[in-house]
Amino acid sequence: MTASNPPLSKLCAHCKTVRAQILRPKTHERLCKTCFTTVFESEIHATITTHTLFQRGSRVAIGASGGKDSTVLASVLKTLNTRYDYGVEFVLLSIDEGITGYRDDSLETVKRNAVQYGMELCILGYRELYGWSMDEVVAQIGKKGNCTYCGVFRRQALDRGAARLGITHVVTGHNADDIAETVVMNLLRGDLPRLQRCTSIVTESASSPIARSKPLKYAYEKEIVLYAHYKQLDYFTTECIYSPEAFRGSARSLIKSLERVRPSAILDIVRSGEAFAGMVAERPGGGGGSEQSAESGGGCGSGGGGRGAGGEMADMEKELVAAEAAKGLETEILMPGKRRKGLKGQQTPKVVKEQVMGNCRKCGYLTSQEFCQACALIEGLNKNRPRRMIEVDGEEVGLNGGVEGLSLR
Ligand SMILES: Nc1ncnc2c1ncn2[C@@H]1O[C@H](COP(=O)(O)OP(=O)(O)OP(=O)(O)O)[C@@H](O)[C@H]1O
Repeated sequence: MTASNPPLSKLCAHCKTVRAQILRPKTHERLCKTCFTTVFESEIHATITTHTLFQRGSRVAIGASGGKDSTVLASVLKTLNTRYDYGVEFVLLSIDEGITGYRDDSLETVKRNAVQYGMELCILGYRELYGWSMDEVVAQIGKKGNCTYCGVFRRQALDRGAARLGITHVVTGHNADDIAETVVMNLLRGDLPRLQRCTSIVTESASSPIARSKPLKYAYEKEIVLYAHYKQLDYFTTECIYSPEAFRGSARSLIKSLERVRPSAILDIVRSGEAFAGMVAERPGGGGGSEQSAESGGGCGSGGGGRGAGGEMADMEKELVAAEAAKGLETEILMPGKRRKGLKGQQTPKVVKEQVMGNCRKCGYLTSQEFCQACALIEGLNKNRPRRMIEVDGEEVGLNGGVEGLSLR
């Protein structure tokens, strides 16, 4: 062994020729940068091919927020489309929620990404679609419950944007951590129908002609950040200024604690969610999902509650160094202390009414009600009587206190 010739234990576990530079978050293998990048891309390719996500000749919209997940998704899809000749045309679809100091800045990133990846970009705004920006919604209703408005609006906006582009498939950047959080949240709520839907990689719902899929479903958030760093991708790191999702934040902390003592924990939770889903009986009406589908792409579902606004890489690098020292360390897992008001009684599986789909009398969007959720919310805003309840899956739920995260995944 010489100074330029590292010991075998320090070599990349894959190529076994160059020095390992990272401890891979998902497996704790020691890899060099090149092998990490290759493995990361290959796993996403495997997810795509195993689930036959794309058809040759199709056009697919990428829900592009300018954040790390959707930026990595766009970059990887471009790479894989070229490398494996998927024959797919990818288009960027961005929804401008109208959040000053957040979405206006991130949309500038998406505009640059469109040029960098040579993809068409379509931007659609809440103000144009609904007459209300999120800044205006929050000015009227306050921050509490605003994520539900945003989630309902975004889901519909992505559908409308895709329809405008003549596209029937939207991919989103939801990653394994997002899905694990949702599995845990749905388990804690005892919400089996949502538990069943949240792990599906492709969701097609009776309430929408647009299919959604999540090619990053098995990708760890930490690896997404590493990939973005190594590839020097141009992405936006600020968190939404209106996202106070305390319940999701608690689920995230729990999962991060588990990941610290067992790196496979995130994937284990996703796989367990899939196994549970297989055991849950189909809902009446075919289980096609509701207007407010449990995994719909969008909303501020994964915002807030502990994600770094910038400095993510510095944190990760520290974590990588600390990871070795932390091997075998037991961490106490803290469960949220209080039960949230309004969640009582949701621990047993819900019986859901059968839903008959029709069109919203106001905007024509598919819904099982007279008016779609977006129109019901807008009507309340227009009358200066913001709604406190909304019908989800045939059940009235409150918008304030206790329904956070319901709308988004
Ligand atoms: N404004 C938007 N326009 C288009 N797609 C969006 C928008 N917001 C979210 N999405 C889609 O939904 C996914 C999950 O969104 P979420 O709000 O949970 O953000 P995130 O996990 O921080 O993702 P990202 O890092 O891509 O912002 C995003 O990766 C993206 O594909």
